[in-house]
Parts: sequence; C-alpha cells; structure tokens
Amino acid sequence: MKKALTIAGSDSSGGAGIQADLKAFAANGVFGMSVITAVTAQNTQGVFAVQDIDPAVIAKQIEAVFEDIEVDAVKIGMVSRIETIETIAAGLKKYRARNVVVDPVMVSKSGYHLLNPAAESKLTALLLPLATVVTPNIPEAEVITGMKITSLQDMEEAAKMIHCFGPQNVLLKGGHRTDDATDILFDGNTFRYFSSPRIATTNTHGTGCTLSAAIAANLARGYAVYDAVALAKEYITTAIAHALAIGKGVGPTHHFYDLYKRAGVFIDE
Ligand SMILES: Nc1ncnc2c1ncn2[C@@H]1O[C@H](COP(=O)(O)OP(=O)(O)OP(=O)(O)O)[C@@H](O)[C@H]1O
Ligand SMILES: Cc1ncc(COP(=O)(O)O)c(N)n1
Repeated sequence: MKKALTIAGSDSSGGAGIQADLKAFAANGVFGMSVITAVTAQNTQGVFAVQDIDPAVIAKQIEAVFEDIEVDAVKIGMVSRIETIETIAAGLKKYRARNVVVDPVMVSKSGYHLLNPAAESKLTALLLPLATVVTPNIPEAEVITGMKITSLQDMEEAAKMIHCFGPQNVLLKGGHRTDDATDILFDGNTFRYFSSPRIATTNTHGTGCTLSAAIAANLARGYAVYDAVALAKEYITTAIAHALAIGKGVGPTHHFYDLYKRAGVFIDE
C-alpha cells in the first residue's frame, strides 16, 4: 500500500484540515499519516481558538515518519506562521520529499486567518519551490500574485505568475467563481482545464483540503500529475454533490460516497 503524509492543522469538526486529508487518503486508496502543525477549535460555524504546535515537535513528527516509513507523497495544508513554514521546508529538504502538494491555506471559509498574513511571503518563498503541485484558490492566488482575478484569462495569467515562484505545476481552483467551478492546471507550458458545473450547496467546508489530499494520494499511487488532478477533481465533485448537512453552518463534503454506495451502506443525505 502506498503511503501519504499530510502536514496540516487539526479541525475539531472533522470536515477540513488533517481530518479531511486522512479521510480523502483512505477513500483514494493510500495509507494516511499526519504531522499536526496546529490544533484548531472550530466547527461548521467558525474557528474559535488556535494552538500552534511547537516547531521542535513539528520537526520531531516529520523525523519520526520519514526515518521509519517510505513516504510516497506529502500534502501541506495550514502552516500558521513563519517558524512552522521554516521547519516544514527544512524537513522536506532533509528527507528529499517527493510528490509534494502544497495547498496554500490562508483564510478559512468562516473568515479566520489560518495563516498569519506576515507569513504569506515566507510560504511563497520556501514552500512553493518544493511543490510538485500548488493548489491556490482565487483569493489565495490574488495574495500570491498581487493581481485581481475575475475571469478565466486572469486565472491563466495568475497561474503563470505563480509558476515563476518555482512549483512544477499550478492548479488554480475555481471554487470562488460565480458561474462554474473550472480549475486550471499550468505546467509551465500548457493550460489544462478541469470543468464542472457549480453545485448548489452551502456545505463546502474543507473542499480545498480534500482536493489537495486526493491529488497527493493519486501521485503516491503513481499517476502522472494531469491524471492525478483529473481523478481528484471527479472525486471532489462527487463529494460536494453529496455533501453532508452536518452542523448548523457550512457542512462537510462526503468523503466516502462512492465507497458507501458500492457497499450498499448509506446512499445519500
Ligand atoms: N459549489 C461547487 N460546485 C462544484 N465544485 C466546487 C464548488 N465549490 C468548490 N468546488 C471545487 O472544489 C475544489 C476546491 O476548490 P475551492 O476553491 O473551494 O477550494 P478552497 O477555497 O481552497 O477550499 P477550502 O478552503 O474550503 O478548503 C475545486 O475543484 C473547486 O472547483
Ligand atoms: C485546520 C484547517 N485547515 C484548513 C481549513 C480550510 O478549510 P475551509 O476554507 O473550508 O474552512 C480549515 N478550516 N481548517
């Protein structure tokens, strides 16, 4: 079994962060492992407290995993602050991590700053060059590039600019578009479009976490980047189409819809 590692924050409500990543890993056929960067007290309505994990403990978690287990892919999510980013970058370099998917998480759907704005440029400078794929959403791409993104042309332009920071591939996600949910993949030469209609649901907590973890799982299993993204896009679209009305706010996606359907366990919300 291939092994994938998520380096991210814990979401107590289970829809985003480490919890979403481990569910997405399991649903996409890999053994999931985790390095926790921060513990958040959050639910479908908001984030109420954050405790950053001591960088020495983050470094030890990375060491414990890589010294013992072959890591086939890594997904990076919430990285909170400068010390955390520096620790992760050093760890990934030390262990020559491969198939690295960086989700540059900045602000939660509920509006909480999961990344200290003072650390934004550090994330760009230290983590983007290590990425096989970086997966910004539109607001994150606007922060990274400093440009306003309102059209598919703007998305292409921003993807080109982000590629200059050193990732091998940029997947600019269109979840914040108003008409459809088109994501654009740029490998430095070619733009590839992954389109799906916009699904009318308010339950989209953790969509980006889930997509980036699924891409990492597919890379771990040996898929090329284009195929890894295409399969992950199908997976997230199904997870959103069958999203769960759990909690009083923005509910989570359904990480196991296809598996449950095949097993006849549970059909739909
Ligand atoms: N309403 C929707 N219908 C269909 N696809 C969607 C919808 N919302 C998001 N997506 C898709 O979900 C994936 C994640 O994109 P999104 O832009 O929501 O990420 P994100 O904002 O980083 O998510 P999060 O911060 O919640 O983890 C993309 O493939 C996007 O196109
Ligand atoms: C620990 C953690 N990581 C990432 C997100 C982003 O997810 P969303 O934008 O859906 O709130 C989150 N809310 N919490």
